[in-house]
Amino acid sequence: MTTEDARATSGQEPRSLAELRRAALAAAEPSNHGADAAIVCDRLVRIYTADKVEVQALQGLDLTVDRGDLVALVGASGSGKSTLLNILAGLDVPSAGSASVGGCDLLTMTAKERLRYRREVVGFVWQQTARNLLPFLTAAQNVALPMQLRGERGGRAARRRHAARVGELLEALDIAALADRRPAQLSGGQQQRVAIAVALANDPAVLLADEPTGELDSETAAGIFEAFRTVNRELGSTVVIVTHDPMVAGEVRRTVAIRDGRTSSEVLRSLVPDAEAEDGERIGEREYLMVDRAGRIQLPRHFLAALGMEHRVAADLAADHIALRPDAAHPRVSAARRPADPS
Ligand SMILES: Nc1ncnc2c1ncn2[C@@H]1O[C@H](COP(=O)(O)OP(=O)(O)OP(=O)(O)O)[C@@H](O)[C@H]1O
Repeated sequence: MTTEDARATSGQEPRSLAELRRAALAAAEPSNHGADAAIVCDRLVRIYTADKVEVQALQGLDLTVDRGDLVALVGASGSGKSTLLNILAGLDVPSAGSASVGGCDLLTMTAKERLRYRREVVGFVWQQTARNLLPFLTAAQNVALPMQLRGERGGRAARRRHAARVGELLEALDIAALADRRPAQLSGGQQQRVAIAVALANDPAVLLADEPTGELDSETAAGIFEAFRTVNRELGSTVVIVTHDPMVAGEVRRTVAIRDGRTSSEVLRSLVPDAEAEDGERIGEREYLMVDRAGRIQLPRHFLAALGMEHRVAADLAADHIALRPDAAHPRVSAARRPADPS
């Protein structure tokens, strides 16, 4: 559906929340899942040293994002989300492991390649609306700037191409009427829409967003999230959003959770048949635990707590699953019931 169609339908009966959620999920379905990936991180490590103390912010993180995917990255404060995003943005370099985005190896890039990478291969939208835009340029000029910085030759033909791309992006993000306004004359939500257009100006392999709705009220945030879905659906952009916003995380096809510097689990959502649902379908979700190269998984803490599993579990291989049980042969003995010391 084009933005024109979207506008044409906006005068009709508003669609139910369930319908919108279904449409968003169906639209987020990657076209060629598992084929050539936009992002591949393999055993990524980032160690910071502060006051002679080492902090392992990323501890062997694995992540693959397919082209055309729309992924939310979630995790507790300090889990390593910003560290990962800074590496993917080309602003920081991992200590070990491998990472490639759009075919660029993030560990071996020269300073010059890194600059080109940041201008052309990735686009970012930051939480602070002011960080995304130059205050003295209009919305259209802000969107044109990354194309001009690319230094492409071509005179009038290039200018025409740039103007067409600016028009296409402002139209897709529903802000064509605001093209001549400066950031101070725009609301926070409008500024973030312009920021998305700026980030997409050079048609990057990946659009990265760090808490893009963090400074917005929930209604405006919903509109910005819809804008990410629109560019994912209509322009085919691959989008990775770090967020605390449960609404964002709840509506994408794939939510990846980061825990202690590793990807720990993923929630995949898809349409499943449901005879009781209005349209015979509902959104089904399933949580998966990630298995790293060494065969490690991070079991959810509440699962372990529920069965009193600590330190050691009994693992048995069955025909189609692995059973993990509390260590019944060596139950933990509480201090009160421990036999008295014979000595
Ligand atoms: N420059 C730095 N120097 C030292 N330690 C750092 C640095 N940056 C991050 N860390 C540490 O690395 C770990 C991961 O931090 P990171 O900012 O990536 O987490 P986060 O998941 O983005 O958290 P939040 O949601 O609060 O932004 C934390 O323990 C943090 O204190």
